[in-house]
Amino acid sequence: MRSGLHRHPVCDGLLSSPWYFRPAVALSPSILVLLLGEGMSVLKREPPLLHREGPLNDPELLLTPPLPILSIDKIFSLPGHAPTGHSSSSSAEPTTRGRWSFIDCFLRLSEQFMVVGLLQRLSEKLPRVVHRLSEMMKPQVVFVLGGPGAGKGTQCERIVKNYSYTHLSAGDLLREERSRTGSEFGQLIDTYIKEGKIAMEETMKSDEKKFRFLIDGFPRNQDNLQGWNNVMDGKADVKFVLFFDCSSEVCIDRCLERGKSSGRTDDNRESLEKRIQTYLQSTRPIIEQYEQQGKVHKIDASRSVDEVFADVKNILENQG
Ligand SMILES: Nc1ncnc2c1ncn2[C@H]1C[C@H](O)[C@@H](COP(=O)(O)OP(=O)(O)O)O1
Repeated sequence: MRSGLHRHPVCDGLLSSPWYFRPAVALSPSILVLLLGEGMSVLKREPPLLHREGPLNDPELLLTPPLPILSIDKIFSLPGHAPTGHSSSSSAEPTTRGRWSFIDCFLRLSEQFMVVGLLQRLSEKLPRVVHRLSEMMKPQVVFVLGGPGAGKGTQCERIVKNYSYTHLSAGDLLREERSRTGSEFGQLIDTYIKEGKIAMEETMKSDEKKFRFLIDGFPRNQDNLQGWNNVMDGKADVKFVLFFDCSSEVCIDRCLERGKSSGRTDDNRESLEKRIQTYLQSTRPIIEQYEQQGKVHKIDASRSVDEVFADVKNILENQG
């Protein structure tokens, strides 16, 4: 397996490229050697950058929160979004030698070697730095919740334009699956969407291995939350929840307006009333649970898109 990776042109390029090992990427040699399966023996070697003087090259400093979260996108230059709601960068062929190629290479490697698991195992035996490394490599998740029409999608679109997040919209993923020819879940999803109920959390599993995610419209009920906890416990960190709060009337008005052009079968008054009920009964308690953990940032979503986004920006910039 290892020799196969060494033959990968992008990895070869990176390993021999002084460009890559320059400034703000002092951690990359360690990460790469770990990824390349050289494990503990290589850790004993001294990657030269880690031993140069200056704050950027101090591994302790680099690994100290909140820097890891900020530095992940600098180190890996993660793509800001996946065009259709699915993360696609890991499947794209690397085309250039450079940051995108490295992402590709890295994501492939991370999937192949289950990096977080490897680092976690190593961290049981190795010092604090490795433990922090494993923490740093976990996907960072921001849940985006609020009533239908609160503006979740609109704000997520802005976030991915301005920050390095992959946007996964539970609703979009479900709608996509529903319209896929031959989907065995199509009918079920259709009924769930029209009735304002929520489809199963299993639909989210396939996108679990990336770094910074905005997960929009999930978890919407206790089953979703439990499913998330079962599947993702220890594998991802929920950093916080962005809660777009506005009245049911505002939500309904916006969705009816959206329905004039969206073609969404659920943007009609009857569906909306059910969805609002489901939201109040099932999703609000989830938000409250996160509130008790001090993880909720509540935003008054009844204001203009710009005003709401100004709050979002503040939160993201203060939280990394
Ligand atoms: N702050 C805001 N003020 C006015 N209209 C808004 C708004 N945010 C979003 N909209 C519009 C855009 C859409 O047509 C509709 C629903 O927005 P959305 O982002 O699709 O909501 P959600 O994803 O929460 O269902 O309302």
